[in-house]
Amino acid sequence: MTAPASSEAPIRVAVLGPDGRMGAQTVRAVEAAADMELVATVGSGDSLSAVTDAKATVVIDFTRPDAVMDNLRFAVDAGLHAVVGTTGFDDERIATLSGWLAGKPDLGVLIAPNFALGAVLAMRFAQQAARFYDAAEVIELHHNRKADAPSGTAAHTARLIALARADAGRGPAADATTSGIEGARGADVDDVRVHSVRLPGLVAHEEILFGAEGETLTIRHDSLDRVSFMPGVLLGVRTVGSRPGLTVGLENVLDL
Ligand SMILES: NC(=O)C1=CN([C@@H]2O[C@H](COP(=O)(O)OP(=O)(O)OC[C@H]3O[C@@H](n4cnc5c(N)ncnc54)[C@H](O)[C@@H]3O)[C@@H](O)[C@H]2O)C=CC1
Ligand SMILES: O=C(O)C1=N[C@H](C(=O)O)C[C@H](O)C1
Repeated sequence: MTAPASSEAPIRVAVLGPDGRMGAQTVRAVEAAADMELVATVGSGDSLSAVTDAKATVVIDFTRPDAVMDNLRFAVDAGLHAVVGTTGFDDERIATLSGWLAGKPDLGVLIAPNFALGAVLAMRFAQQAARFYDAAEVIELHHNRKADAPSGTAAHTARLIALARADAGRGPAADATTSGIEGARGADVDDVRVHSVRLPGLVAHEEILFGAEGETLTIRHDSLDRVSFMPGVLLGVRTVGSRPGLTVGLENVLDL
């Protein structure tokens, strides 16, 4: 995921959410990338016109689930490619975005629930394992300043597991629970249980647990520092312009 040696002009990048945990890390990564130029940043309350004024060609969004759709509407209308790490994308949002992009055949948008290589591999391994096991559950563990639960990564993982189970003709996993405290079995994402832990000290972690008669399999990924997301973000910026339409998941860019 290193920059290609090139005499081409640098990619003109704008970062939305530069004062946040991910935005600040992304600003540093873009500034350090020889093939990119950071031409604008837009924080909360700032006008998005700074992006077009600065002639950015790619925007990176690390804002909030309640802000990202307005940002994308602006980017698509302005003809800007977008690399999106912000969470909150359900089927309805994906359909809305696809509709916006339908009239813009040259425009690329990449939405990645997780930009860390190991997280993407963990999801792919989980997808491979899913058809062999009777049951699967996901535990995601994050810092306690995270706004949303479950994590976008965990929701994406659960959906991939559900699709793999359906392809293998497996229905919902058997579960004898009939009583107890509401929420104790976690959230139901496409019939896969997802459990969210929030603790100071954590960054971003996920365990995917599989069970069958007499054995379990656990796949775990840990992001210990937000630098882990940066190679994936920069890869997204480098490739989004040559991938027209909507791409969901870095696994498609990595060709896993
Ligand atoms: N895809 C991935 O690999 C990763 C995704 N994330 C996701 O990225 C998002 C941001 O995470 P953090 O940086 O931890 O959150 P944060 O709360 O630290 O930062 C969000 C920033 O966005 C700003 N903001 C809010 N509305 C805005 C708007 N309309 N325009 C511009 N800026 C706006 C806020 O002021 C804040 O500075 C979350 O959805 C999180 O789940 C986080 C880590 C990795
Ligand atoms: O908010 C975070 O921190 C993270 N958000 C993303 C998610 O919700 O999956 C990616 C990673 O887990 C870190």
